[in-house]
Amino acid sequence: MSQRFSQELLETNRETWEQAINHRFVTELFEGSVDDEVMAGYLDQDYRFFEAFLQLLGAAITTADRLEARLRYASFAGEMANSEDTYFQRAFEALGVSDELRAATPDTPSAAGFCDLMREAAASQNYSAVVAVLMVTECLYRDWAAKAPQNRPESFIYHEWITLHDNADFLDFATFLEQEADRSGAQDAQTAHDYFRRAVELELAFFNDTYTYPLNGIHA
Ligand SMILES: Cc1ncc(CO)c(N)n1
Repeated sequence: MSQRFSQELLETNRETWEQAINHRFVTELFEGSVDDEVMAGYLDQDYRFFEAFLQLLGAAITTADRLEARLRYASFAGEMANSEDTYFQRAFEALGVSDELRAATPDTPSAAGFCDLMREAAASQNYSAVVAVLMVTECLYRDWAAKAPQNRPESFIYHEWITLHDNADFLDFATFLEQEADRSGAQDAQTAHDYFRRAVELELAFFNDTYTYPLNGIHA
């Protein structure tokens, strides 16, 4: 029996994937012990990721080949525009991350690389490329969040970031992306493999950069 294409992508990148989902940042997130400047830096960079991610979702709405898929992407984009954006704003406020500080802070190499990759996938107007990147960003976050203990840190900064990635809607969306990868990726397997590998490597680099570039100067 042949393997599902989504699982082939995953197996090809298993080692990097496992390093990312078991990263020190994830362990500290579960404990609520991430240094404030590290957490602030992560969220600052992830808000840049978030903007490019929305552009990629827009490309998914455009390039999908059927209404049902467009509706899934549109609905998920709406969810992001509400609950996730609100989380970022509240977390910046709580950690003392001002607009000025964010404007004065450069992109980390991995954030810049990730935003470039998402914009490249969007600009390609190739659904296989778009789905490959989306499957990485959502399924890799699903996989670390699935390891979260029942007892969550008290601070909303930690527990809401976990909940945003382990709720029923998010799990459904991740499963849907695997099905889309099975359906569409095999049509352009080489492109899907290329984008998928680059995205997994960037996920690991993004966690690593979080410790290399803490956001100094917050007044939390
Ligand atoms: C870097 C990164 N990857 C994936 C997600 C989940 O969308 C995120 N918020 N940030």
